[in-house]
Amino acid sequence: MRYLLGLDIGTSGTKTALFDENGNTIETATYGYDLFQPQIGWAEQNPEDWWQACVIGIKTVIEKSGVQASDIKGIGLSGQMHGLVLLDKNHEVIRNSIIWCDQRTEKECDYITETIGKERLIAITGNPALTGFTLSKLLWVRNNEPENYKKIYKVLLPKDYIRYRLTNVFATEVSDASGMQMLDINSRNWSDELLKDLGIDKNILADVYESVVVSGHVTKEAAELTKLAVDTPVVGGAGDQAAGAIGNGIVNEGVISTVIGTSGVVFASTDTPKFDKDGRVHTLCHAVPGKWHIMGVTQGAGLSLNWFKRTFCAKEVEDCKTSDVNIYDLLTEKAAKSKPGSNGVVYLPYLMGERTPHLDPNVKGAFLGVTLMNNHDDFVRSVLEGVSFSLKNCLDIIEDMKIKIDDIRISGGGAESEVWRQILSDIFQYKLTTIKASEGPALGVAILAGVGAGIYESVEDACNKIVKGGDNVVNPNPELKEVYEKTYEVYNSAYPRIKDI
Ligand SMILES: Nc1ncnc2c1ncn2[C@@H]1O[C@H](COP(=O)(O)OP(=O)(O)O)[C@@H](O)[C@H]1O
Ligand SMILES: O=C(CO)[C@@H](O)[C@H](O)COP(=O)(O)O
Repeated sequence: MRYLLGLDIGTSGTKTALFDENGNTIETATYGYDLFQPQIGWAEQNPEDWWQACVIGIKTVIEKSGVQASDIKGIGLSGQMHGLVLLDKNHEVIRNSIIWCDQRTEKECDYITETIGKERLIAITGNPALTGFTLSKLLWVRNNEPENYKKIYKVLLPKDYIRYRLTNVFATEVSDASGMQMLDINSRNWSDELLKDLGIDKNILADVYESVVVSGHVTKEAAELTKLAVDTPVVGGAGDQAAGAIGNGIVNEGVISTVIGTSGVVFASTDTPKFDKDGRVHTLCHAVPGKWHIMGVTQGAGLSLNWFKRTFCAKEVEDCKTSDVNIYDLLTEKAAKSKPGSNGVVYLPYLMGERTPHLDPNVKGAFLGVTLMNNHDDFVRSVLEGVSFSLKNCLDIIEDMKIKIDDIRISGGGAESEVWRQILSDIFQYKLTTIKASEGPALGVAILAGVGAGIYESVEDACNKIVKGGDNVVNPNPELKEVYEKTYEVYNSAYPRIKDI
């Protein structure tokens, strides 16, 4: 039997998963790390923490599974997108990584828009200037930390830093690179004209590959640390959203996905690049060669529930420590005790600003409609509903763009909850299905590794063989359509009123 390894360097932790060539999960391991917030709206992580989580994760799955390292025929890397990792000429990390949800770069975004022009920027990169994307973060370092900027030898994305540690190669691939906002998404290569106009030296960027192409091989030093076999091939891989989409079989038009991770996403594969004229959803290269995708992004999806837990649930967290109950299960069961519409409480999930549909890095979160009647259960439920309304904003734009929707697949940590899945289905008024393997992004990049290693003919062929749908189906309750439509109206009317205060 041949095996494939997938790594997903997420925001809350790194998941390492070993699969056999039929897509069965053999072993998984997850190791977490910290997120640093030096100022309001800033978010950073230490790349060394990611690497340590990868080393121990790989070692653990190899040891626990008993699989011979030489039977692992390929490795795929996936990870949180858009993060800025800077290396100096000695290949040392210059500063902590400024990650996807950091919002400090509004000025740099204005500069990018003025210099390139909004329409031209969307035509080249698929997106308007976004605080979340890597380009504005790089320009922030140029403006605010010139001594660090001068030291830059290479700019990498989070998973591509791990590739460097595994293979000694500086490489990236089209799906994640297009989230840096320096790639021409039409030619699937760095945009010379954009780099020239912004005064960025192309040499600091890594070589770009298609996501299925082998970009390097495991070095002796990395093999000793991880117990991998020397020379195991590492393919391009993908940004976590494109990777998760492949793990969920989102490789053709018609089947779309929604993810409740730290961020939230509604994702559709397209055969040609398709744009929203205002750039409210991202247009990026898919990890499937010759395809693109669009996605709407909610900044604070699982992040909201995680924050609520840390901030308002000390007693519940304490109770869970002395029982086997998972804190998120406990909280979502509390939500089930409230009513659809959360007895009037409406939550706006703008803890880190918002991307879709507002593209506003400064807007703040809120609880609205609170009365003496409300209890803790209403607040938890309003968090699940508010995040779901934000995902509906993403879905609405995708529907407006006339993207075909035959099936919606749901994944991510939040999708573990039956209560949250049902709320989302009732708010979307769409049937939602979950896929058998819950290792979405890790499975997605293991599939890419299998294509690179010649085990599968193509990504589509592998998905047909491996990704099994319809494991768990949630049907919308039509009786709740009205109450949720009314609450959604309140939710949508709130942003224009609160954005300036
Ligand atoms: N059982 C659960 N029920 C509801 N929400 C959950 C559950 N488990 C995890 N979550 C949510 O999912 C988030 C983590 O999402 P996940 O997809 O695992 O991570 P990441 O986005 O970092 O890759 C948590 O912050 C939490 O809000
Ligand atoms: O910014 C985006 C996508 O544009 C996020 O999806 C990040 O890629 C982080 O993902 P998670 O840690 O939530 O999986």
